[in-house]
Parts: sequence; C-alpha cells; structure tokens
Amino acid sequence: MAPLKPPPPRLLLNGVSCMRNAQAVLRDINVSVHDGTALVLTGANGSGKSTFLRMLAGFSRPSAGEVLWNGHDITSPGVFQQYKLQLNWMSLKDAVKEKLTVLENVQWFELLEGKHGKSAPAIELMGLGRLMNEKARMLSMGQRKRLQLARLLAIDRPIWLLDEPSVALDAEGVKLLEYIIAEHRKKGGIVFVATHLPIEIEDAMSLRLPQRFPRRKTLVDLASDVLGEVACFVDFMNTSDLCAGCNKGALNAPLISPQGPLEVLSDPMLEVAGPLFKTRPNLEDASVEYVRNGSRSKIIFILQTIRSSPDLR
Ligand SMILES: Nc1ncnc2c1ncn2[C@@H]1O[C@H](COP(=O)(O)OP(=O)(O)OP(=O)(O)O)[C@@H](O)[C@H]1O
Repeated sequence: MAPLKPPPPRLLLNGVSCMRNAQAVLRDINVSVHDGTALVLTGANGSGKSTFLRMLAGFSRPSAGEVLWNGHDITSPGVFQQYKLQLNWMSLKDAVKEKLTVLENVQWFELLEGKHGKSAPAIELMGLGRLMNEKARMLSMGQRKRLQLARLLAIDRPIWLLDEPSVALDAEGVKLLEYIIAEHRKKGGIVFVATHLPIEIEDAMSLRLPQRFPRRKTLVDLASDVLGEVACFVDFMNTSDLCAGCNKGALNAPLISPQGPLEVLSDPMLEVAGPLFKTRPNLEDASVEYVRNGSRSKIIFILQTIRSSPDLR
C-alpha cells in the first residue's frame, strides 16, 4: 500500500518578502502552517512582526514570493474574498466603541458575522460578566483587552492573527489567553501570535525575525525629510511625461506614493545627495530605479522644489 501523503498546508508562505516604506522588512520567509498550528513571532522592535501579520491579513502585499491559502494565492481578488472571512485580527488598536456597553461591543461584531448567542458566554469566559452592561469607556486597559478576546471567541473564525495579545493582561488574563488559544487549536484553528512577552503555547512553532537596522536614506527619503508635506516625487517614465507633469503643476502636489510594493534597486545619488543639493543648484532631476509589481521602472525626483527651499541653498 502506498504511504499516505501528508495533507497540504492550510497556509504556505513561499519565499515571502515584504517592504514597508520602500524598505525590505521581511526577507525570504518560508513557513508551512497546518490546521491546529500556532506560530509565535518574536524579534526586536521594528523587526517586522506586525508587518508579518499585516501581510497575512492582506493589508500589505508581499514584494516577492507568495502566500498560499489552500494552494491559492491570497492576493488574487477571488481568493482574497474567501480568505479574509477566515481571519480574526486582533491588534493593539482595539476598536472598542466607548459609548456601547461591553455586551454591545461584542454583539456588534457577532451581528456583522450573521451570528448570535455567543457574545454573552464569551464575555463571561473572559471574566467580564459583571461588567456586561457597563459602557465600554469604564473599562481598564486589561479589561479592554479581555473584551477584544471575547470578540475573537464570539466571531469564531479559524485563523487568528494576534498582535501583542497579552499586553495589559494580568496573570489570570494571560492564563485565559493561553487557554482559549489551546481550545481554538484543538478545533483545528490556526494562531499567529506576535509578542515580546512569554505566552505558553504548547508545541508552537516559533519564528524570530532578525533585527532590522534603518537603511541609509535614499534620495526620496532625504527630500521627504526636508520638504515634509509638500515633498513630491513623481513617477514618470520618460522626459516628455516629466514635462507634462510639470505643466500640470505636479511639483506642488503632495507626496505621491507609488502604487504597490516598491523595491529600490539602485540609488546612484545615495552617497552624494546631501552635498549635491547644496553644491549643484541647477540640477534638474535625479532618479531611483525600482521594481513595482514585477516591472522595472524609475522614479524621477524633481529637484526644482528643493532649490526653492532656503535651507538647501
Ligand atoms: N505605517 C508605517 N509606514 C511605514 N513603515 C512602517 C509603518 N509601521 C512600521 N513601519 C516600519 O516597518 C518596520 C517593521 O515594523 P513592525 O511594526 O512590523 O515591527 P514590529 O516587529 O512589530 O515592532 P514592535 O516590536 O515595535 O511592535 C519598521 O522598520 C517600521 O519603521
């Protein structure tokens, strides 16, 4: 008899990289996640734990590699519509509605799911039973956290993305958190936890993200720093586009962010940009090459605005 094939992973991160603010935060991550798995993400501040969760939630797209859910790329529109219904996201921003009661705060989310009846038991389990009908503005930080956890239970989706779930919880709260994670996994649920604090999760996989040091500034950063809100960089493919952009007044436009992930390939100005601004006032433009959505392109940064800044003369 042929040996049984292991089931395919529910989620597969295949050589995934992710950029934020034109900076590579995650690089070449490979993880297979099966039903019932917990993955604990650790790493220094800024190492990319939240970015990892955001990418799984579909808020950031991978700049390389792919995230497959049941073998399908989560960034495909048809797949994402289905995939996002699997997710339960808990972040440091708690989205607690202060004017609603504790019960209403959970029921509201449950109703959006088309479910009912789970809110009160979830609130009881999280130790907030006697506060059920209090306005949420009365809650302490730890109680708000418990309320968020009650929402997880009431909504009851299979993939939990938990960003610092134990922050503000007391020892009993942490035990409850550990308990509900264990119970969720027993039902085949998947849990991703980004944390600095120890949380006991049996047989959890762990991924420690390397510390990221801020890269040297690119030309675009430099100009943005100097110009603040009025900084503009314009994405033009050739000189005629550049001229057309100038005529449309693009130079005074607010910061125009390139659409989609952007990987800076070269920055010929990097070393000399600072002195260059000061010593070459007639410089017309400078360019940064990048790849966006698989195609190579170029940002031409127009320095005319900078020349008008007295600080740089
Ligand atoms: N809104 C944002 N826009 C651009 N870059 C960001 C944004 N938020 C975070 N970053 C950058 O992304 C990188 C990773 O940040 P992230 O929040 O994922 O780290 P983290 O490991 O969760 O950190 P912490 O332990 O402090 O919560 C950092 O270099 C940070 O500066």
